[in-house]
Amino acid sequence: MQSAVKHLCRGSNSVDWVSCAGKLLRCALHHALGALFCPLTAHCQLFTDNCSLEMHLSLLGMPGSGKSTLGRALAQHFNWQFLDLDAEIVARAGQAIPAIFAAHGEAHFRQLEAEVLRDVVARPGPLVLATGGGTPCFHDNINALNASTFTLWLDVPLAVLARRMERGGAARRPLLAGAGPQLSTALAETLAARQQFYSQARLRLAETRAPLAALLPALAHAGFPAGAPV
Ligand SMILES: Nc1ncnc2c1ncn2[C@@H]1O[C@H](COP(=O)(O)OP(=O)(O)OP(=O)(O)O)[C@@H](O)[C@H]1O
Ligand SMILES: O=C(O)C1=C[C@@H](O)[C@@H](O)[C@H](O)C1
Ligand SMILES: [Mg+2]
Repeated sequence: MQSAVKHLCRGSNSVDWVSCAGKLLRCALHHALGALFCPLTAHCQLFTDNCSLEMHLSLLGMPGSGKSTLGRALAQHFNWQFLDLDAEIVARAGQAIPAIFAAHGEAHFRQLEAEVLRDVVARPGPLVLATGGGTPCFHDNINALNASTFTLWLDVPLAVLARRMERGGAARRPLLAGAGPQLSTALAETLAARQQFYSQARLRLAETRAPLAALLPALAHAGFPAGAPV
């Protein structure tokens, strides 16, 4: 319970006491409900000692770093819901991402992204969230993420990202679509600007293709999910 309180109360730079108080209150409610209903249901996991309803996991990283791939695998492992923020934005806007950029520009997209992010992290969980490549870098989103989720940065080498993009990923990414032969330079510049935000994640995974079996102990060692054996 102690580590759950620590997790719930942590923002990236400071303790967010208002959101902490709200979460602790909800946590207490879940525990009370759990005590009442656990003997009657098969869903005791929802009411475990670490208040797992609040423990979202979010994946951060450059385009092509593996957020969706690893996110889906983690969600399957924990038996949690998987959400892709880009997909949520597309559903909200009723438009594909390149169309949103083309019709309204990046500033509008970032506004929408920040709004959808706040909606998503406020949902009951737990869920695994793959963020968009730029999500942590705008509108104080990194603090919103750190306040409500355990943040994991997939820090994949630039050469690997470039290879993955060249295999067809760049065209559907509006910010990289025009880079052409300058793709490596564009990726390097983008990462240089974003590193200060990504590096505020709780855990950094600096491997090209980390198997789940290696990631899970690293997560547990960093205190996620609360109460997991280290
Ligand atoms: N661990 C891995 N090992 C090898 N290839 C991987 C790994 N993770 C992802 N890939 C490959 O890299 C590409 C990008 O992965 P993925 O779509 O998961 O990244 P992403 O961060 O979600 O990208 P996007 O910016 O499109 O949301 C895919 O072709 C995927 O198969
Ligand atoms: O890196 C970025 O800024 C982006 C990445 C994608 O996931 C989308 O969120 C969008 O194309 C912007
Ligand atoms: Mg993805």
